[in-house]
Amino acid sequence: MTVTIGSRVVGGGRPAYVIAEIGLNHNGDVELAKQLIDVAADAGADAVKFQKRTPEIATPEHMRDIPRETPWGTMSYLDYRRRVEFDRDQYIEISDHALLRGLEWFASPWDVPSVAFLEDLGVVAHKVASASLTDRELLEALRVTGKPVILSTGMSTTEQIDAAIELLGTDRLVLMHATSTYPMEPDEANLRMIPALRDRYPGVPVGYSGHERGLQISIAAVALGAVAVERHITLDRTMWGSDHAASLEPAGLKNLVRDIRVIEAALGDGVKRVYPGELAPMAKLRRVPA
Ligand SMILES: C=C(OP(=O)(O)O)C(=O)O
Repeated sequence: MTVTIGSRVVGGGRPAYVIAEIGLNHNGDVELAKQLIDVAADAGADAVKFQKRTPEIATPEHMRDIPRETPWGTMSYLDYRRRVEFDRDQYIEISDHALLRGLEWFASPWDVPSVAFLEDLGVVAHKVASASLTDRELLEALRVTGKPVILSTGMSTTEQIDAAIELLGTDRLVLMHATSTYPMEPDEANLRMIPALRDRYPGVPVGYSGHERGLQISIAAVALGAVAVERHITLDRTMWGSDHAASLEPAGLKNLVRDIRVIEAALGDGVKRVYPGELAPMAKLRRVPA
């Protein structure tokens, strides 16, 4: 089965859909967000992704008053969350820039009002963060949009994934295997979950959302059939903010897209053939012709 996201078709043997997750790595700065969009476009990614929250709703109660050191001084976790959100005009500027650079854009809404906010901006799809997989109210709001939904499965049990899919339906659904550790260690990747999810939910395209250091694990995910790959991006892994360290810098993203395309070309179709380039070596090396 395929899912159409904007002008791209995901699944069904198509090239892996590469999502450059800007998330909160813009640190609340539109110019930085635009630079990250440029990084994604220059690398050949298909889409950029953001995270949209209504901080007063999406921030867990027990986290709100915890003090946080930020580049803007010490503030509560809730105020920090407010500080890094973009408003509608800022998103319009970001959307214009993404479209100008030939990229799709969308976001993970972390609460119901954020769904309406993103719908109003005409996003091509919605992403469900692993943390939101059990948020039935959010999933219901996403279902009624009729938009493609990309559902991440980190920090979730099989039963929880079953329940989320039951609610969302499988039309226009892309599942993402994920492990929600930052950075993720290789022995937590469990990439064999990619074929396992494909077997459990027949017809649903399965991709991979990665939080590891480096490229190998994401590339292996494509070799195992991931139809989409999402990775966080940053200008500099040492920047302030929680996701920068587990993100790819510009050269890393470029190499990732390059290597994914090489792997896709190399996977072939599983039909045995003798390539024209093998004829000369065969003539030279094979002692017993058929
Ligand atoms: C945290 C997110 O996703 P994931 O669970 O795939 O990392 C997100 O999309 O906001």
